[in-house]
Amino acid sequence: MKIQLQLQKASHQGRRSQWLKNPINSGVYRNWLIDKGSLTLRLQLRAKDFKVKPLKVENAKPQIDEASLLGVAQHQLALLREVQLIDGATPLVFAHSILPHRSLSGAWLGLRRLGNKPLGATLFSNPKVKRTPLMFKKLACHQPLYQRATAHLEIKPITLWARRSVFILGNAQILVTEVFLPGILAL
Ligand SMILES: C=C(O[C@@H]1C=C(C(=O)O)C=C[C@H]1O)C(=O)O
Repeated sequence: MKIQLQLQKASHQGRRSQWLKNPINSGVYRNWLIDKGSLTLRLQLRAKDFKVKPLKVENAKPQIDEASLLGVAQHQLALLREVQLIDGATPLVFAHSILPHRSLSGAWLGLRRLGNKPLGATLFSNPKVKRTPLMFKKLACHQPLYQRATAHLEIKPITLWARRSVFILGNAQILVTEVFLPGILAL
């Protein structure tokens, strides 16, 4: 019976966390959402005072759908890294990354202690790193990712666009989710 309930919950979670292959009707956010290059680099070229502002770096349990994307057990702790990419005092992007401990070795050992260095610098500097196709989601205010992304915003938009993909290096995988904030539209 317990397994049946877990399967139903996972399926329900799966339905609730519908991520799309295309950011339909994403309007002014579209070009930011679909660009496959390093978001950090793109922002560094446009922002006058680009910084990475760590908000939370701690061991935490991934969401059910995140754990299944990474092929880790849901109850297993992973390193959660949440940052804002900012221009001066303007938040541009909220990034939520799940780094399974087993992935933090070899070339990715340093990801444990990135601090305010951008994750993308490591990911995009290694030609052996692969990236799964981007998936997109329009977040509404009741969704956990919306609430995490807007927790530090004075003015909260009605909806937000997010994207996510898995970066792969050999057997290591990390899930990177980016929520695009209104401040990015000024760039
Ligand atoms: C994946 C990238 O790294 C960016 C920087 C992140 C960080 O420092 O935690 C997280 C996600 C990205 O917005 C990128 O630059 O494309």
